[in-house]
Amino acid sequence: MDFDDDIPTLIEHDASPVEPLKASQETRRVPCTIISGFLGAGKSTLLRRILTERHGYRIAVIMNEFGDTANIEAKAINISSPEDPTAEKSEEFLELANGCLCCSIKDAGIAAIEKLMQRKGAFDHIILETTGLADPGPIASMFWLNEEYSEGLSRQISLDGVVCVVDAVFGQQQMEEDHSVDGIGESLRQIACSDVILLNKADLVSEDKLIATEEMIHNVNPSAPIHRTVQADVDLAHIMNINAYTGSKQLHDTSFHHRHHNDHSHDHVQESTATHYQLRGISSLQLPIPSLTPEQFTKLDEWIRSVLWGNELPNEGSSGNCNLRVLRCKGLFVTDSGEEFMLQGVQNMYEITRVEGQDVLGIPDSGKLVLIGKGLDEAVRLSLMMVLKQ
Ligand SMILES: Nc1nc2c(ncn2[C@@H]2O[C@H](COP(=O)(O)OP(=O)(O)OP(=O)(O)O)[C@@H](O)[C@H]2O)c(=O)[nH]1
Repeated sequence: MDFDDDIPTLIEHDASPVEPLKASQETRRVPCTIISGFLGAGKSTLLRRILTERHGYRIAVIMNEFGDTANIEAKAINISSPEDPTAEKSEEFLELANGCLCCSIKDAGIAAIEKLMQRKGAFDHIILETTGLADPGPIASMFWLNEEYSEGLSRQISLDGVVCVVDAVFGQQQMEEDHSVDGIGESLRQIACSDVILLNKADLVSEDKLIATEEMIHNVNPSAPIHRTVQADVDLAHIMNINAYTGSKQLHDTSFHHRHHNDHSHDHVQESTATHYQLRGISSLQLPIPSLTPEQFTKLDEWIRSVLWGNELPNEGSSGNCNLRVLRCKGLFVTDSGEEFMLQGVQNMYEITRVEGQDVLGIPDSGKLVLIGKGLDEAVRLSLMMVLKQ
């Protein structure tokens, strides 16, 4: 696509002082979506779509790293001011005709985002692009920190979800040939940490190729829905307000044993026992969790803590699996007393919360756990089974 086509209409940002927030706005957290993606997969195309289409949302798009692509990115969405075509300023706000706010932040620091937060009454959603970040995990966990630990940022925004744009032409190859950083390749980290995947450039490949790429993505991250797109044309409802970290809906919706597509359903029913798949050091482990007694629940919590915090299995002794490392985990647990709990974890942080109120969508008979990371071998499954049997 030629970036000079279809340049969005810009309105210079009014630098007048920020209005004091109204009481109702003070309590509302602004959901934040992190966009990651493979090189050239279509992230800018997606952002331009968001910044130019009349979708009715007021979205603040934060470009958190310009790097070498500064000029291209700036041209693509036209955020450089004429006086500053090299985007040397550390930050710049421009309001677009559709009500969105585009914010270029050269330094992706929290301070700059917090400054943007001062305007939170003015928009509904934040989209943070992470071009150049190999791994969206650390930034995702930064947004997701427990409220008790957070001062400014986390109190004002909540992490809604992580979206990864995958190139349908090269995605499979990129995953297979992924060069390894700390034992896990970049593209696979991105897949592992995602809550939604856009398989973009679907117009350029055959159905078989799409299915093969979807299969590979699904095997690495069985809990993220995959949406095929052309020119990143996706219904924003699939990537915004998904409550991937706070709601149980996505966990309920996700059958870990089925491929999960939007318009292209090719469900491959797999066995309902644990499944394991490995690609260049990264794997996912899916485990059914029976209805739990209070003792089992405590033991499960201890087990998760040991795995996520200590990178070790509690019952493995000194000859353990020193490669164990979980990048992302999710789970739904049910108790014998009829309660439902949700597990969310990013890197070594995790949270188990009771599902209540509107989130209760019918308590299932049994729960499920999915771990995505490194060293998730058979010993991990056996260890958990042993803990739950006791
Ligand atoms: N045929 C086709 N081309 C696409 C599609 N989506 C994006 N492109 C083109 O692919 C090229 C790369 O798209 P970008 O949106 O710049 O990708 P990006 O992920 O931002 O790229 P980097 O920031 O360099 O990693 C551009 O020329 C787009 O016009 C699509 O669905 N189909």
